[in-house]
Amino acid sequence: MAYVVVVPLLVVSLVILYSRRKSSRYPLPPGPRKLPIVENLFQIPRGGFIWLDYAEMCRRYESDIIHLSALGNSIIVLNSAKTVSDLLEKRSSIYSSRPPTVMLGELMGWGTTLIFRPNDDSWKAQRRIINQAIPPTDPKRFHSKQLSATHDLLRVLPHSDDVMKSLQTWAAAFIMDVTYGLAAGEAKPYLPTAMAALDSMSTAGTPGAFYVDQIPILKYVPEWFPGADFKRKAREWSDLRVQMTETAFSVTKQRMAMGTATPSLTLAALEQMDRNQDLAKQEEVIKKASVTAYGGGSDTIVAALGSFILNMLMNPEIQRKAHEQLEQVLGPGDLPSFSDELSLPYITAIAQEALRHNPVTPLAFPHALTQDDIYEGYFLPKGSIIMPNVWTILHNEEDYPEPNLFNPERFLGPDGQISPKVKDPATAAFGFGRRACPGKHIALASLWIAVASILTCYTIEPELDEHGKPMKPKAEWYPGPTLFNHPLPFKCRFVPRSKDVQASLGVSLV
Ligand code: HEM
Repeated sequence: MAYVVVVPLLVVSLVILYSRRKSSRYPLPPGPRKLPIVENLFQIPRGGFIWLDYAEMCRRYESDIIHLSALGNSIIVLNSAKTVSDLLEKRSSIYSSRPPTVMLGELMGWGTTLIFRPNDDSWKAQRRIINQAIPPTDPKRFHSKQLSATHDLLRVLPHSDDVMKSLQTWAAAFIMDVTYGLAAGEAKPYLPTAMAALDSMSTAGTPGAFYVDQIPILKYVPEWFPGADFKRKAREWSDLRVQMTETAFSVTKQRMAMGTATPSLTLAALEQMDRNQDLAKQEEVIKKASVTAYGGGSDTIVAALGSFILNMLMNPEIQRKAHEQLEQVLGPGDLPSFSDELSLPYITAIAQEALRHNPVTPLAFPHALTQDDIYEGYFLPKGSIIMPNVWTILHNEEDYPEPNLFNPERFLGPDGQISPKVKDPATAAFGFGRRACPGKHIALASLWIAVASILTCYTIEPELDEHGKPMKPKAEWYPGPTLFNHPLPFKCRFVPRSKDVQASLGVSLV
């Protein structure tokens, strides 16, 4: 029944969009041949590891910049550090917007929040709040929260039979603390809603998940109409967003009034409000910035840590070398702290390799171009969706020989220290230009302390079968379609390395 409506609407939309296409005396970048009306509709990768499909297309057309178009959308893929630097960084003023999304942005209401917002005054105001509340110049602001959250994680892991699930619950609580100052126990009542809201966000943000993103006119179809189930979902998911945005924020605000709030992004932002300006308006901006920080921080850290644990499971020799360095630096029973970082370059190299080998956001997050541009003789139309291929940048053989190998040593010089000659993967893993991740320093510190602490306490070993024999571990990744790259659920054992460490954590780990 729904097809009776969808198909004619699709045809009408296609004809209108095709007839409105702009032309220029410069050619578009190379790419798959465009068919009349539908253009590249059937060549745009929609499932699986789409970053690999785009990389393959770039190889086929022998270009680091390619163009596809369909349904009125112009997509430009940037497949090298050079094109990304030339456009997203050097011409950041016109490459820093976001493409509109109907399901997520309009119907579910996420479009007003920082990460989805176009490059406008509201985005600038929210971004300013984040930059002031979690400034990279003050990396120690959250160290004590990061340390105590990591110790919580160490207690949870050996009892977990689903590592990814445990990481997800833990990260949700940890980011709740950083964002709103609610410690793990206090955050519990708010977590189910927050996690459900994030789930709905990632479902709706999956490319191609909802027809309404391709045929925006469908947004006017009433909820009761056959096939318009997406409208009911959008309403329910919007309710989750509102609850997630309002509840934790109001607790922080109340605690601030009572003088009991602990440091957090939201508290810092509330304290920095200009008392001579409209307070309600400023609070609205803070709410949106905070909820984005919460959303931007939790699933990404889960994916990075999941990738680290899985790669350790696959590479016992790397664990052995890490253990060796940890034993040289830490005394018996000591847990690592941030001040140990310079003495533990092998641990830093493992954290860097986890970010490089399986980047969390292999296509970063789509940018949008706000005016027509010319680059290397190609016409890049205003409104194009720009996809930087982080995966290819971090798997470039010149920068990272044998890129598919998980090899932390690539980052070390002959003296065993981090080599300044090897490109730090964080230059690509956290996005680009004005939209680059404002939580990068928090993410890097959280990842480092977790990697160091997990390897101090445990050897990560394969699950045992019913005969007590280790099972061969498998590294499998969520096949998408998705913008987030994370391992599929897997099992492993966290075998405690010493009783001294158990005593330091004050618990029995087995
Ligand atoms: C391993 C962890 C993380 C990774 C890999 C990551 C990666 C990214 C990427 C690729 C973007 C988009 C950049 C672009 O458009 O070019 C982004 C944006 C963002 N991230 Fe992160 N992130 C991580 C952790 C965090 C944390 C811990 C926070 C907050 C505490 C955070 C807050 C944000 C926000 C607010 C944005 C939106 C920025 C904007 O649109 O202007 N992220 N992140």
